[in-house]
Parts: sequence; C-alpha cells; structure tokens
Amino acid sequence: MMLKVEHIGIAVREMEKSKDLFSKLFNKTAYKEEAVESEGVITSFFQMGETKIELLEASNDNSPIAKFIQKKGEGIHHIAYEVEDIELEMERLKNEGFTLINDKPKKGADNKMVCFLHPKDTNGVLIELCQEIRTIDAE
Ligand SMILES: CC[C@@H](C(=O)O)C(=O)SCCNC(=O)CCNC(=O)[C@H](O)C(C)(C)COP(=O)(O)OP(=O)(O)OC[C@H]1O[C@@H](n2cnc3c(N)ncnc32)[C@H](O)[C@@H]1OP(=O)(O)O
Ligand SMILES: [Co+2]
Repeated sequence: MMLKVEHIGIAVREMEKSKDLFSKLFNKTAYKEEAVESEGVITSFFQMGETKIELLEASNDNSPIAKFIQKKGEGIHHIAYEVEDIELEMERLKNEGFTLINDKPKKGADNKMVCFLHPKDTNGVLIELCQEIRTIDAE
C-alpha cells in the first residue's frame, strides 16, 4: 500500500548554492546531508510537514543526476512514495505491467530501502518507492 509522498527529488548543479537558496525559500536549514555512492549522488533533505524535499547533486559523470541535468536541466527529478511493504508493492506493480528499474530493494538515503519505476510507463515521471529500514527490521 502507498502511504504518502515521502519526498520530492530535485536535481541541482551546485549543492551549496541550492542549499542556500532553499534555506531562504523555506526559512529553515537542511536537517541532513548524505552521500549515496551507489547512486552517484550527494543529497540534502528539508522537512516540509509530512513530506521532504531531497536536493540531489551528481557525484560523478555517470550519475543519473548528471545525465538528467545534461538532457533536461535542473528541476524535479522524481517523486518518492512511502510504502508499507516495499517487496509486496514491487510485486503488485510488476504484475500491473510497470517496469521496475531494480528487481530487489536497494539502500537509499535517509535510512530507506528504495526501488524505482521506469518513467516510460508513468507519463514521463520517475517514481521511487521507499520504506524505512526500521519498519523492515521490525517485521
Ligand atoms: C539517494 C538515493 C535515492 C533516495 O534515497 O531518495 C534517490 O533518490 S537516488 C536518485 C538518483 N537515482 C536514480 O535516478 C535511479 C533511477 N534512475 C535510473 O535508473 C535512470 O536514470 C533511468 C530512469 C533508467 C534513465 O537512465 P538511462 O536510460 O541510462 O538514461 P537516459 O538519459 O538515456 O534516459 C532514458 C530516458 O529516460 C528519461 N529520463 C531519465 N531520467 C528521468 C527522470 N528522472 N524523469 C523523467 N524522465 C527521465 C530520459 O529523458 C530519456 O528519455 P528519452 O530522451 O525520451 O528517451
Ligand atoms: Co529520492
């Protein structure tokens, strides 16, 4: 079951500049910065009520963020939905005909396991599913 929009990912060229910009916009500072080497990204998170804004800077030239910015420029990169049970949700969506980019949940940022759906099946919007690792361990 999908529970809520957990975060919106925004691709940025220069993290420090964008962190300053979003700090001014939201009148608060990012609560966390984390590099996820397996995804080739550096992230910063702002809490916005029930949801979060995740800024994403590429940490290498092969990063999906580097490719995205090259093609489309900076901007909204993905929408992440928190799910109750990531493996069940992946199975359900696969059976509905969506293309899972990773066939097993993988470690994301901010203590989450994540999976992506290919934007070709979702009206051009990259979708991330995520589940807190705490929730998975407690099962
Ligand atoms: C920090 C971890 C995690 C978290 O915990 O929150 C993250 O958020 S990580 C975020 C970065 N990681 C990812 O994006 C992983 C999933 N993405 C991918 O696997 C790839 O980017 C992709 C979607 C499969 C595309 O890769 P690839 O085919 O190699 O790139 P192309 O540049 O050739 O794109 C093909 C096609 O897809 C369009 N595209 C690419 N990215 C997006 C996007 N974010 N939103 C919408 N569309 C996207 C791209 O424009 C191409 O379209 P066409 O030109 O029409 O063919
Ligand atoms: Co994300």
